[in-house]
Amino acid sequence: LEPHYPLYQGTKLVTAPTSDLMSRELSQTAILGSGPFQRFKYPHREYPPSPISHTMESALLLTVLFASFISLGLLRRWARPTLPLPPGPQGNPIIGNMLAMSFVTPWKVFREWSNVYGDIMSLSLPGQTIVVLGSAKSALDLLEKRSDIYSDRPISVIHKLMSWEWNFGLMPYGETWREHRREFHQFFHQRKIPQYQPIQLQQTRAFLRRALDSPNDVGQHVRQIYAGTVLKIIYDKDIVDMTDEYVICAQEAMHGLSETSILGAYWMDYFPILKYMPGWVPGALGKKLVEHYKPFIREMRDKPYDEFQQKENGSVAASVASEVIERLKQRSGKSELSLADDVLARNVTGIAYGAGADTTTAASQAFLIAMSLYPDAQRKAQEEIDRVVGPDRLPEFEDLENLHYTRAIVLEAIRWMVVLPLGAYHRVTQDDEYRGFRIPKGATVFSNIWSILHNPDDYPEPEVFRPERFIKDGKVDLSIQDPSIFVFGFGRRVCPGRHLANASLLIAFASILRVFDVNPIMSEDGKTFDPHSMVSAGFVSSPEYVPCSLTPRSKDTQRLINRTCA
Ligand code: HEM
Repeated sequence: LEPHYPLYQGTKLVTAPTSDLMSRELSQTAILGSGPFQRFKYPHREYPPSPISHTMESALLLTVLFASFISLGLLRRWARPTLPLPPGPQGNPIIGNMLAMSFVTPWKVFREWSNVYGDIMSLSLPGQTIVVLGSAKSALDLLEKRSDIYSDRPISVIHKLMSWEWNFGLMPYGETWREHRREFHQFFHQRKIPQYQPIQLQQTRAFLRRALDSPNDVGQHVRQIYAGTVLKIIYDKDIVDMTDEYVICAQEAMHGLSETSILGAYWMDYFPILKYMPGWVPGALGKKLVEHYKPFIREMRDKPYDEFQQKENGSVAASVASEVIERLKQRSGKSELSLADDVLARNVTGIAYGAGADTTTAASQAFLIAMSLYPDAQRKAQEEIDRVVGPDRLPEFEDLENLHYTRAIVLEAIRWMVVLPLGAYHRVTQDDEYRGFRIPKGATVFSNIWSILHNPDDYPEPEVFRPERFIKDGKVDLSIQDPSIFVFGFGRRVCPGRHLANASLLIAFASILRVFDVNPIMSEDGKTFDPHSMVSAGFVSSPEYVPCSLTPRSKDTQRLINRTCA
């Protein structure tokens, strides 16, 4: 062996070959040396000393195994034909489906496309793949069950320019978002909510008073319930009416967010070069909006927080702002907030109005319209409330669990006129595969919540407001698909304000129906308005007009308001 295998020069073979088989084994041993293969195969043998240490040998073996494993994986992947994207309407090779996007009620257009292409469909916009989930199953399978990879948000150029980066609802998935969400959750988890009941009751009753004194413009009066509730909870701030300086600023900022969140509406999001063009250049319209809305967006976060801090030097009632500041000071062990903690406190408090007021208002406006158009449902709820609450008082939180029909009305209201019909956009952070389709890393994925909640298989005659669909044997029955699983979004991004929203809606609806009749305001030609043709497009969809009036149900209920509502 010596001349051919110099590695083993000088090695003495101590066992003489006694058979052909033995000699073959020995020569293999000599060729392969005393490597782990041989030692595993013939552990009883004696082997020549190895020129490399055993540790190195094992490391080498592991590396070889690992490399083969990886290359096999890669080979399999290359060998496999690339999975197709989910089907969808044919787009232009450069701008994709941009021109086909609808800005009025896109959820209806997506529903029509889903009827053709299926409940998982893809669209393309320049540089972006969009995946639309049109069924409850696909939405829950991806956004809920795989939320570890579906919880990012797409980055919008226009939102960045508007300085929305402080809004954690738009932040990319990651540690900064997690820190904000954790802090926010401290104040809005289910067990914390009862603490806000006195504020919710007070704001609801103030509404009853306003509606009695000036019955016009119920839509705005309703908005004040939720604006007032959020501002009181967060900053211990009272507002007199909707002309409050902060409210106007925050409304404007939120209007800007809603308007600029329409998919495919602003070319700047797809051709960022346009941000360097003047606003009058076609396609750079977004820039004009940025210039208009930007000042309101910072102010929305900072104004009430700064005012609160000045107030804090005096005495303030407990509020989220005071608790957040205290928590962060304790966490750092310092008497002053660090710059980073100050930003965190501002961001966490600043988002609540934006996320909470418009959404709950829209749901309540839907309720008023529904009550005016479906008097039977209204009467049934009033009978139940009269029975449970009695003639001498207004509803309290303790009554709510016995108000089954009224609870069904809340469910039906959020289903019937969906507040965020397309939810919020999620972004997938790694390549994924679903039902044989490829969902590429970075794709924007969202569900058509409106379509899910207007699926006639789950909700027969979906355009009809019918709370009975959630009632069985006189109790709320959620065996029929619970709409709140969808309207509050999905997975790790699910709405953290949902418990507050539910409680606010329920006490408000019960209180309104206890004392008022809700009547439709007819159009000039004596007809009722079509509720579905008068919703605004945008991120939040709300009735543009609330054609309803409130009249006290009786002299007694009028006296009840006078007696109980400040
Ligand atoms: C009827 C009322 C409401 C509806 C329909 C609603 C719906 C939603 C939806 C669909 C999302 C997006 C979830 C997703 O990404 O899948 C969301 C996010 C959010 N909501 Fe609500 N919401 C309501 C009320 C509130 C209230 C009262 C608050 C605060 C007090 C609030 C705070 C938030 C925040 C902070 C986020 C962002 C969460 C994140 O990105 O991690 N919402 N909401």
